[in-house]
Amino acid sequence: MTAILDARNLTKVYGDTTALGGVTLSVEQGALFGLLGPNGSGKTTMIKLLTGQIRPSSGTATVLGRDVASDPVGVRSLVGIIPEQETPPSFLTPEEYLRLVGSIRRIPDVEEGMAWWFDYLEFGDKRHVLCKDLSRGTRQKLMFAQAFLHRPVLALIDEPLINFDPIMQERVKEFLAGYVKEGNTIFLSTHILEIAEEICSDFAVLHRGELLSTGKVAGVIGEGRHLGDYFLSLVRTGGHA
Ligand SMILES: Nc1ncnc2c1ncn2[C@@H]1O[C@H](COP(=O)(O)OP(=O)(O)OP(=O)(O)O)[C@@H](O)[C@H]1O
Repeated sequence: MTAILDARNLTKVYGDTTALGGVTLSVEQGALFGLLGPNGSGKTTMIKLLTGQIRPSSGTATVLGRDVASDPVGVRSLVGIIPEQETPPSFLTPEEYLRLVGSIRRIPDVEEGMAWWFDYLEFGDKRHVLCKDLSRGTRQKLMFAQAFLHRPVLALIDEPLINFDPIMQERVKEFLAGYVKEGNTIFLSTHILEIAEEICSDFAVLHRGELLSTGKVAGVIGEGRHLGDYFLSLVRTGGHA
């Protein structure tokens, strides 16, 4: 299998806080990779480093064969990103925002893609409403649409399901599962371990900036355990589940 994402000793230090302390991991093409960890364990920092939003203190990250620190723009032009707690521009409508994304990313069939997302996530009735007047869930739907409009081979998503109701969670899970079946790769961070167990093929557990464990979700289930129980015992024992 081909590694589509590769982090080597990735480290980020803020003053006297080590947000990420030398993480090495690799993600294969076609994986639905779940990055798990308690609050403040370094998940968002990891996603920011992998998408060139911040520079590492040391270590390297290669995404789709490109070194992220030396070519962040190249990496961002290829991948789809949904940052944590991000909202679309308040002064644009969903339609205007998606057209803007379409023109920046030079997407030929943007109208078609846009119509698909309005229909799939059921927010076409809000297409002309300014984003500042949208509910949190609808803004998250729009962030989903912008991330996948160019059909990226790799998408990095920070907490994808937190603002969605159960119906939309099902729909998004179905989309993500189908998307990786087509050979694409998803890297997501989440606190919702039941959903990670349901949809992820691979996982990594971060704790206080350190990688405690990485492996196949099927391996944990095959031992008769739930990912949530495994996660809790790992974090409580500092890595000895
Ligand atoms: N810009 C920053 N300046 C200083 N410290 C930071 C900064 N960004 C993150 N940190 C610190 O780095 C650590 C990891 O934060 P990060 O946001 O990556 O965690 P997380 O796992 O995503 O947490 P959560 O699940 O709560 O969103 C925390 O201690 C956080 O306070």
